[in-house]
Amino acid sequence: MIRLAARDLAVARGGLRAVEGLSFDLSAGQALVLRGPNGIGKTTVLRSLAGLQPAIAGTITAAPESLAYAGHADGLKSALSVSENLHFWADVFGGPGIDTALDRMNLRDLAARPAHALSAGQKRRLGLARLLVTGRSVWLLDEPTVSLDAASVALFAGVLRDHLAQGGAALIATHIDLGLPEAEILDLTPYRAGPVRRDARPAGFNEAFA
Ligand SMILES: Nc1ncnc2c1ncn2[C@@H]1O[C@H](COP(=O)(O)OP(=O)(O)OP(=O)(O)O)[C@@H](O)[C@H]1O
Repeated sequence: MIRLAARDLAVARGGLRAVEGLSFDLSAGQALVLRGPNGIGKTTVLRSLAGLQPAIAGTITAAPESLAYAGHADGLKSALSVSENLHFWADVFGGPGIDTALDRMNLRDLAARPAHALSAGQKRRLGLARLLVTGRSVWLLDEPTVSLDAASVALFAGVLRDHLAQGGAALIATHIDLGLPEAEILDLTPYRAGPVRRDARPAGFNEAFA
């Protein structure tokens, strides 16, 4: 079962085409690792798939409300505690309760601590725990392991593996080995856009408000 399909996708950032002609299928149970040198457009592809900015060309097919995006920013409410943050997102997404997320991302002992008083790695664990309360099947992950120590990387790899085993899917931009040997690689290098094109910015789109 295909959970996310892209066909002949072209994406742009800052008015410049980054990637074009990208097609792939992401199936239930599959993890795809986006690779390519800095600046090639991994973040831009993920943002476009997540609907945070429009694609320049091509089609994206996914079930409604199946996508969950975790970008560089953790999106935390700093004054709220760890559990309040998770409750907030569980309410927004209407997903499962927060207990599994607290336990799986090793946040139980930090549940009452305000997000602003977490370390960088703890904040990242909370940002990733958010995925578990969305109840969404396709995870779009941009450098999910930044700030994580080796134990937390392994913890998250386990969470990802279980998500895949339950029929989920993940597209992950990462420069490190996640310890998921079953993950396939999607290298963006062959899809680097050519010379600047005049249609790189959609009419009426202002990135400042994306
Ligand atoms: N906020 C921005 N405004 C304008 N251009 C940007 C912005 N962010 C990124 N770019 C440019 O868009 C292109 C694609 O960047 P993107 O962040 O998608 O690459 P990436 O493959 O994720 O890079 P990295 O591996 O460094 O995270 C790059 O040429 C970059 O310079």
